[in-house]
Amino acid sequence: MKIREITLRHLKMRMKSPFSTSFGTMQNKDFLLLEAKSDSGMIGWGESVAFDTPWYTEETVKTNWHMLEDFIIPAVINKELDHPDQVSTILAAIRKNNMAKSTIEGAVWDLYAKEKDISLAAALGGSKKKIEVGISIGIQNTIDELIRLIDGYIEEGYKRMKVKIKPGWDIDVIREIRRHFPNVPLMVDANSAYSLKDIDLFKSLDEFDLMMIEQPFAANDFIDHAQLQKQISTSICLDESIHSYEDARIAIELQACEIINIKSGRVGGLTEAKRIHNLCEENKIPVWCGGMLEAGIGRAHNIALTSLSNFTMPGDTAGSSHYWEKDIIHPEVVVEGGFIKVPTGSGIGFAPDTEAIKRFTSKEMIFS
Ligand SMILES: O=C(O)CCC(=O)C1=CC=C[C@@H](O)[C@@H]1C(=O)O
Ligand SMILES: [Mg+2]
Repeated sequence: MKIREITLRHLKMRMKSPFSTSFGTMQNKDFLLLEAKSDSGMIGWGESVAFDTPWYTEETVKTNWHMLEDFIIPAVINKELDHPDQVSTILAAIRKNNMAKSTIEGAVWDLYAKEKDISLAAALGGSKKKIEVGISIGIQNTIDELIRLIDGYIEEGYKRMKVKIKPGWDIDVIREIRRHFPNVPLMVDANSAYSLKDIDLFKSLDEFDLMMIEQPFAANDFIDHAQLQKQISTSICLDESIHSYEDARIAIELQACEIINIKSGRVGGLTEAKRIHNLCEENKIPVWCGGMLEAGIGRAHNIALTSLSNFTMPGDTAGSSHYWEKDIIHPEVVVEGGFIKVPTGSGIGFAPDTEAIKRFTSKEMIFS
């Protein structure tokens, strides 16, 4: 298979509600979509998860466009590809820029599955028919608002609540949530807002029976995460720290975490995501699929990835209508009783809504 033509688009969408973390608030969602056409005329889709500001990792929409236009697309287009695993080998000469690499790799995986007329989940080796989903809730103005939201999400059937924390919005919030919902599966995500100086706070979180604490410290603080994990009973989950199989191996060896959040964009694509999944499975580290407030194409890739066996904890892939008035795929992603059905159609199993894509596109470039 060869990719003959690529269309790169910059889309601008707006989320229904703002999403706040320890880094700040976002509601406008700018992102890139990549459409790859093979020599047989099949089309595969990829979505970049880079945001327009570099607060989650150093990548942005603009750096992704630059990397794709100037280095990544020229390296992959018109190359003979037998398997999507070859993309990461071809791109190994380009350092980092994982989200940009993942954008094209995701499209090649979709194309590969479509050429074989199997689902992307099957192409990846996934066997689950449905996946369990949780919800990620940003920092709110008041605890009452947060309690009301959680109440609604429990009603909708979401399988676990993930609450963002930051200094000043942590222990009191968790205590109040537990007072209202003593048994709800609950976890927190700090997005690196703390350091080992805050160890007492994390010790006191042990009493709230949290499923895990996600990314308490800075991305490169493997040693401090290991120190913390030794001193608390709640599992640490790493997100921003894991950019590769190597990072996962180091984290496991140092016992810096007991759970890993896998995002294919953060690790450079589905091939690397699968390698990390397998490594974690061998080491009895459960994984779950994180979210990057994706539109439909990225969401579809997440669903396929989550169909692999060691994704044993609910992920962040909520339904389309949680984020968007109108998503860019049909059918939209629907959550029923806390589950999403893994599509069985070929490739990602969702069709792009070309009208919607056109409406949200602000820039487009064709490569051949
Ligand atoms: O609903 C989703 O897509 C998950 C949202 C979410 O928790 C996150 C999105 C983007 C960056 C982070 O703040 C974050 C995370 O850290 O997991
Ligand atoms: Mg996170």
